[in-house]
Amino acid sequence: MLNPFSVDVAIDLGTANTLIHVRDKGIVLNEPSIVAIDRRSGKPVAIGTEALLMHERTHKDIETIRPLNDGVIADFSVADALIRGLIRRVKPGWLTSIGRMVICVPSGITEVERRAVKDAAQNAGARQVMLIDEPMAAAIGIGLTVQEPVGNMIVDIGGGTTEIAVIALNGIVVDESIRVGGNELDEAVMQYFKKHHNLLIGSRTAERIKCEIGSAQKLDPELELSVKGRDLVTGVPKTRVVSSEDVREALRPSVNQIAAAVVRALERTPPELGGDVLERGIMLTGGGALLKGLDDYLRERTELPVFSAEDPLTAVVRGTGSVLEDIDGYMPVLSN
Ligand SMILES: Nc1ncnc2c1ncn2[C@@H]1O[C@H](COP(=O)(O)OP(=O)(O)OP(=O)(O)O)[C@@H](O)[C@H]1O
Repeated sequence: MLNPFSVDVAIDLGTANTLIHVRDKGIVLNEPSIVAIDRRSGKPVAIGTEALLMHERTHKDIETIRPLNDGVIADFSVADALIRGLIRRVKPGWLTSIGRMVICVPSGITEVERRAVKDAAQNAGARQVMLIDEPMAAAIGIGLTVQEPVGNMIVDIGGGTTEIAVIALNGIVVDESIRVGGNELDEAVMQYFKKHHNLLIGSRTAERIKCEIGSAQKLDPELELSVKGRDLVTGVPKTRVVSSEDVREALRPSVNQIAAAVVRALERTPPELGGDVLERGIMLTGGGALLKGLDDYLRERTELPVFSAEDPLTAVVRGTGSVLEDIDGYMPVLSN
């Protein structure tokens, strides 16, 4: 019998964002994976959106930390605080405990990195923790039937990593993971401004530029954005107008790395499954799938059909949630 004082949850613990699905309720939380810590006490003072508002605006006593790096836990105690804090928000009452927790992890991580995720989930109170590979969760989230003997290629472009997988018969047949994702694109924009405009901008501004006018292909019409930063020569705040052509040039090396990884994965795909991918196309998920023109660019590079999933930012949690709602049916894609 179901325990009324226990809830089951599915978590997409991402480098950039953490999303939580509660059994029978759906997605109930979507917050940036960031914690603000009081340096004197070492205690968290804000978690998620509230902490992001403080990011790059803190004084010496407060530090904002993103505990995940490249999809894996880099700072265990802060990751612990993040998961506990977010879980507390989705629990209906103080007395409620967490029963099962399905949590997704990048497919290429080490046993130690998997252990860290499990430990953090257990510290947050989960009685049973099950792990699922992120590309598998993304495939389920966009409605692919992963149990069929048919190949599906998923390219999940997150904040820290891009994971490429060919999935068939409930398993990952080919797996290519690179530590290039949205954060690296932001960094490329920051570096570009420093080098070409003598302007120092923060990572949040760089991310806004990428999302608003960043692209992988020519835009019609091209776009412009006015950007505030600190002039490196005079040292005072300045505004500059930047064009989408400039931003595209800044993003090109990282976008090329993503395309090269997709080509490598295709080269490693067994011919029968490659035939399926040729017919069904490549599916893009994760926030990076929203980069303008990325689908067209990858289509040109691979000569295959490429589709951006609908609502790519929630694909992984939707899949992890579907698995939570039917654990017995999805047992083959889970691991302990
Ligand atoms: N419109 C957009 N254009 C380009 N990038 C975008 C857009 N919207 C969001 N992103 C980027 O998507 C990334 C976040 O994606 P997502 O939430 O899928 O990552 P994550 O799951 O947290 O990361 P990971 O899978 O690496 O752990 C961020 O880098 C964000 O800047």
